[in-house]
Amino acid sequence: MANLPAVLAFINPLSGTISLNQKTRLRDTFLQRAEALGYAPEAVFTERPGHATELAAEAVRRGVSRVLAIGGDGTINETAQALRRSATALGIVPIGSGNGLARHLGIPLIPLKAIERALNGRPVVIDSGEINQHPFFCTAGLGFEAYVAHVFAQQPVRGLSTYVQTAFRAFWAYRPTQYVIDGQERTLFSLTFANAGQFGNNAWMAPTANIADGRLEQCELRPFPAQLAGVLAWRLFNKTLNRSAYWQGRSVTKAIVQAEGPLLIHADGEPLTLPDGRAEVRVLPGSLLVLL
Ligand SMILES: Nc1ncnc2c1ncn2[C@@H]1O[C@H](COP(=O)(O)OP(=O)(O)OP(=O)(O)O)[C@@H](O)[C@H]1O
Repeated sequence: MANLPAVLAFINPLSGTISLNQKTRLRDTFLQRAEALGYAPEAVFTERPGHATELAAEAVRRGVSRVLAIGGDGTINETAQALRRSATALGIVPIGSGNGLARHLGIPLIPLKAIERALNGRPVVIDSGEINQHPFFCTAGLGFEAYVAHVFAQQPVRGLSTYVQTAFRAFWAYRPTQYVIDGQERTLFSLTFANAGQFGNNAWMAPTANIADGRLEQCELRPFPAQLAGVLAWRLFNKTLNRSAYWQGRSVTKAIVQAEGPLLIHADGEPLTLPDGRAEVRVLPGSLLVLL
């Protein structure tokens, strides 16, 4: 009998708010469905940060054609970064708190449907980005959103309601930052480099971002009066933030941002600090295959 093609799934046992039992059932469903479709499936629970990247790199070396990341945007980022510029395609099964990449791509948010999509879908080419050496597939950013990512990472409980409470408290504590962006000085509330159009939870910072145009959307949000926060939040979720006078977007392939002192950033929601305050952002056009 000919060798069956392998298909792999990596599951983050800590992602999102569903229980380990539910994740174990998802794993079993994946194994059954993949076998029924004629694959030789393997599923692994990730054991530590970075593990998904190691497992995905090994899958590329083995020539595996499909790898499923079952987790939040962090797990998807860790898996996808090893698949860049390879023939191995990423299946996304979103069980995180934001699921920005899955939402942008129209991948079902019901895990069983997402598993079907990943097993039956066709590979489609998308771009990715890098901020310094950190890859991102959804968004990377500075300013308020990076500040929130840093505070959120310290919370004992994850999930949407913790995120909303964190963002609300952070809004009153945060002060806009001065940047030099490609030689131009600007004071901004936030600065986003968007590959996908949203952060997650349908918060559309870059409503017109195209994930396969070989470019990133550089979105600048200028400081605004506190009484407009509600309107801007409404626009964010209504996909109309680009109509606000405080928002400005431009399509870029790279950018250099300099700020004073250590710079807080995020890449797909993961909080990071750049000690020298310098961020170099670039797009990697057509660098990832996603199963859609
Ligand atoms: N076994 C593990 N123990 C500790 N950390 C892990 C383990 N497996 C993966 N991780 C780390 O958990 C991080 C967060 O996971 P992930 O993004 O999937 O979930 P989440 O934070 O709940 O979702 P979201 O990003 O949507 O909020 C990953 O970036 C990864 O580094």
